[in-house]
Order: sequence, then C-alpha cells, then structure tokens
Amino acid sequence: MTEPVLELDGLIAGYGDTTVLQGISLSVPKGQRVAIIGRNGVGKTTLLATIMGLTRQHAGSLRFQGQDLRTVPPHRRSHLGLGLVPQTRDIFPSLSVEENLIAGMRGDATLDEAYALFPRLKERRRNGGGQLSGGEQQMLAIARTLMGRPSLLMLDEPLEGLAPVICDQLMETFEQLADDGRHTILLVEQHTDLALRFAEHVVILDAGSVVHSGPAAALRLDPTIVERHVGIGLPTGV
Ligand SMILES: Nc1ncnc2c1ncn2[C@@H]1O[C@H](COP(=O)(O)OP(=O)(O)OP(=O)(O)O)[C@@H](O)[C@H]1O
Repeated sequence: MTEPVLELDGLIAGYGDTTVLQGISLSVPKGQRVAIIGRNGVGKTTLLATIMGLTRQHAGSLRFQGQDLRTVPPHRRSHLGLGLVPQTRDIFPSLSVEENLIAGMRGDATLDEAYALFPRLKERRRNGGGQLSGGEQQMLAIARTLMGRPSLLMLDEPLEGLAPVICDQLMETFEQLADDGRHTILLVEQHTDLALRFAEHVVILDAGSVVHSGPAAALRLDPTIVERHVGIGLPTGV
C-alpha cells in the first residue's frame, strides 16, 4: 500500500461554533482518484474547505504528507501542495485570462502548460475573466489552481451547470491529470455516474459523516449502495 498523502482522523469542523463535519476519518494514498458524493448539504464542500484550511477545525487531526495542518493557514497549505478549485470558481473577472493564470503561478509553472491542457484558454488569453463562458471560466479556475503546482488537487463540483460536451472534455482532462503521476485528486461531484467512472475510491457523506468508503468498482457493481445513501439511481453502463 502506498503511503497516505492525506490522513483525516476523527475530524470535526465547521463554521464558527457550528460543526458540520462530525468526525471524519479518511486515508488517501498518493496518486489515488477519490470521488466524494452525497446529497445536497451533507458537508462535501465543507470537507474540501476544511482540508484547505478555510473553516474552523474543532477536533481530530488532519495530516498532509505526514504534517499536522491544524495551525497551518490556507496560503501555507497551498505552498505545501494543496490546491482547491472552489465551486464558486473565484476567477478575477476584470483580469485577462493570462493575468489570472499569472496570479496563480508558482515555481516553474508556465503559461504554455496551461494552454497545452486547455487550448481554448490560449485563444481567449487576452479576454477578461468575466467575458468567458461558464465552461471557459471553469477551465481557467482549474488552470489557475494548477499554476500553483498542487500535488493534492481538490475539485468542488467542477461540472456544475456545464453542457454535456464540456463535462466530457473536463473529465478527460481530469483523467490526464490523474495519469501524469503528479496528482492525487479529490473530486466532489453531483454527476455521480461520471464521478464513479473516474474514481478508484468513493467516499459517501451523509449529515457530516462518512457512511460509505470503498472501491469505486464495488459501487459500479452494486448501485444500490449509492441509491441508498444518495437517493438516486445510476444510469446503466456506468
Ligand atoms: N459559510 C457557512 N456558514 C455556515 N454554515 C454553512 C456555511 N457553508 C455551508 N454551511 C452549512 O454547512 C452544511 C454543509 O454544507 P456544504 O456546502 O458543505 O454541503 P455540500 O454537501 O457541499 O452541499 P451542496 O451539494 O449543496 O454543495 C449545510 O447545512 C450548510 O448550510
């Protein structure tokens, strides 16, 4: 078994005094593709935000590459190799595509890398972030996070509101990133079928707790587990 890159043990966290995550334990090996699924409001975004240091950790532990992150602020976490593409995308609308990418750049990251991954961004490089389509904005949000050279890439509902053809393109990009040997990926996604096809391991959350954690292959064989916890059926052929 590969060394875990991320380890959560009894993690309780939330907003101010409110707790949302009710004792999450999770161990993610380096290079694994993990899908985090669950109904609306069960704490998926809060889990990613907590790993990034954006919420209040009340109890339990959170370790990245063996280091306890409890007192490490978000900007330091991104220096350590954590990268979050938030659901809100958070690009700078008044900056051009190129300026957005430069703002996220660290180390030896180059614009050419971003443009190789998303040729569309090269075509739009002089356009303002606010002038982009939803799909282009998501590409920019992902590319900007990658400019920070994360080894743990967290994607919060990256397909939300996007046309099926763009969803397919983005899923191909995630496959590419997972296969390049440099990224461990946590994917929060409402498109459960796509998430299960992508993932090696699936975590199902309900009311701030892990109610299932196991290989994606088992869920593909037995969709009733997903139906029970997420309340939806999977299309056939997943
Ligand atoms: N900034 C905040 N302050 C207080 N409570 C919040 C905040 N953000 C989320 N919550 C609450 O935390 C709980 C979990 O929300 P969260 O967004 O993590 O769920 P989710 O599973 O990602 O849902 P969705 O699929 O709708 O995005 C919800 O009850 C939500 O109302």
